[in-house]
This record gives sequence, C-alpha cells and structure tokens, in this order.
Amino acid sequence: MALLCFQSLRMLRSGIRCMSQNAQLVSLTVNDKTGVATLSLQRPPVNSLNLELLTEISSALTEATDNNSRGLILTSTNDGVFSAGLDILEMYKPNLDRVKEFWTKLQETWIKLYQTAYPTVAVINGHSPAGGCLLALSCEHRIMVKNFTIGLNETRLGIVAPPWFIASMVNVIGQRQSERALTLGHMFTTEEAKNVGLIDEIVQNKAEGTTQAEAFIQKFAKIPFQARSLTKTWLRNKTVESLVKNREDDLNMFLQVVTQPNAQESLGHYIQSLKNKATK
Ligand SMILES: CCCC/C=C/CC(=O)SCCNC(=O)CCNC(=O)[C@H](O)C(C)(C)COP(=O)(O)OP(=O)(O)OC[C@H]1O[C@@H](n2cnc3c(N)ncnc32)[C@H](O)[C@@H]1OP(=O)(O)O
Repeated sequence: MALLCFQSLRMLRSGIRCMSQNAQLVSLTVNDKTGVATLSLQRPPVNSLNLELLTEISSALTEATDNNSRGLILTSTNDGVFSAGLDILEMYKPNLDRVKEFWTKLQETWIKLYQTAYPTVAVINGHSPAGGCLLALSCEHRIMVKNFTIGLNETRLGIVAPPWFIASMVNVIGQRQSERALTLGHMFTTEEAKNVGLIDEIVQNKAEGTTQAEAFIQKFAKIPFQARSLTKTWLRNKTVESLVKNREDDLNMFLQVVTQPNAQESLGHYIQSLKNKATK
C-alpha cells in the first residue's frame, strides 16, 4: 500500500496518470503533457496471452480511445519477455467453451489494435514469439531492444499461423521474406529483424525505446487526427475485413487445427520441453 501511494505520488509529479484502475494483468497510464498512453503487459512469468490477459488488453485499447489518447506505446513490465505469445495451456486439452471464448477474444483484440485511430508503437523489450510478434506487427512502428528474438514460430510447434497472422507479417516484410520465415518458424534476432524490416529501430534498453516511441508519435502532432486515422483505416481495411467477414469460419478453422491429435501431441511435447528448460 505504502509502495502504491509512493508510486502514485511519483507518477503524479511526473504528469503520468493511471487510467485502468481495475486492470491487474496490464497497466494503462497516460502522460498528461503529451496525451500518449502506455499499455504495459504484466502477467508473470512471460506475458503469455490467456483469456484474461486478452480481455484486459482489449478493454485498455477501448479506454485509450475513450480518453482521446494521442498515441499508444505497447510494452512489457518484464525486461526479458515482451510476450511469449498465446498461452499454450489455453490450447492444450482445451475446454471447448473456454477455447472458443479465448479465440474470439484474440480476434477482437487484434481487430481493435490493428485499426486504432491513434498511432501505435511497440517497444519490444524482450522475446516476442508468435502471438507476441502478432501484437507488435499490429502496431505502426516497432522499436526493439538488442539481443532478443521475434517471429511467427507456429510451425515449430506443429500448428499453423492463421491467415490474419500471416497477412500482418506480409504487410510488414512482404511475401517472399514471410514465406521463408513462416514455413521455417524462424525467430529473428533483433539485428536480423531490423535487416528484414520487421522492426524499425534497435535500442539499448526500454528507456531509450520509450523516448524513441514518444518521438515517433510526436511526428503526427501537426497532422490532423482524423485525416491520419482515416488514411490508416483505408490502408488496413482489406486485411481487417478479411477476418471481420469470416470470424466464425476462422474460429472453426482454429478449433479444427488445434484439436487434431497430432497438434495436441506436439503441444504436449512443447510444454514439456519448456518445463524441462525452466527446471535446468
Ligand atoms: C490455428 C492455430 C493457431 C495457433 C496460434 C498460436 C500462436 C502462439 O502464440 S503459440 C505460442 C508460441 N509461443 C512460444 O513458442 C514461446 C514459448 N516460450 C519461450 O520460448 C520462452 O518461454 C520465452 C523465450 C518466451 C521466455 O523464456 P524464459 O527463459 O524467460 O522463460 P521460461 O523458463 O521458458 O518460461 C517460464 C514459464 O513460462 C511457461 N511458458 C513459456 N511460454 C509459454 C506460453 N506461450 N504459454 C504458456 N506457458 C508458457 C514455461 O513453461 C515456464 O513455466 P514453468 O515455470 O511452469 O515451468
């Protein structure tokens, strides 16, 4: 409690206001001077995206819109992992009702993040596989701390990246590079990611990343907000519409892929390999 009060006081003095009071798995703050919101993922140990975390991300994105944020920085409180992607435990031996709700929430979160009116920047301060990479790809600008990895590695788990994951990657690095990376399930190092155009900037640490993210958002200060946001909507509309019009089919495809005995077996082995690694 004392720590909380001290933190709130410090934030108040620096002009940073906490927006999302009820959230536990994310924190949403806004810089009162710039109007830029920061959405930090804070689900230990690795920000794996389960139903509850996705629900909080989705609500925070709406809150940032409702509060007329000038921009949003997406990052993690864990300096080491931006997000470990989808929580594999949601997909392994799933409860049917919950896994449907989980996938529907993922669709909703991506649709919202992909077409926010405000500019978005991912400050990738740690590893960012699969669903973590998808969140970063959905932002307009990506800044990554050195010595981490990022990519859509689904094939390595014996599952496939759905068409909208693929489209998000193709829109950033193009067909040829995406084909090579996704079929291999390649995880790019920070340097490789910069070379292929998957990220835009390399920084030494999160603090430098945040400064650069604010500078990126500041570039739009003199651009009329509506003209900017409509341009973004039109540029991204085709990609988003392909999911919006087919959400039910996409859900069924996901259920079909993920419940295949082969996929379940691969996920089981993968979970075990992560656990073995963690205990070493
Ligand atoms: C049509 C089907 C479409 C399905 C689409 C799926 C997209 C996805 O996002 S699938 C998920 C892919 N994610 C991964 O492959 C990442 C796996 N994790 C890692 O590589 C590493 O954990 C890390 C590099 C992110 C972090 O390494 P670090 O050394 O810091 O931590 P660990 O010791 O490995 O992990 C700690 C702890 O967390 C558990 N864990 C890790 N990742 C996940 C995850 N994605 N889901 C659930 N749980 C995860 C890990 O097992 C450890 O647990 P214990 O402490 O209980 O052993």
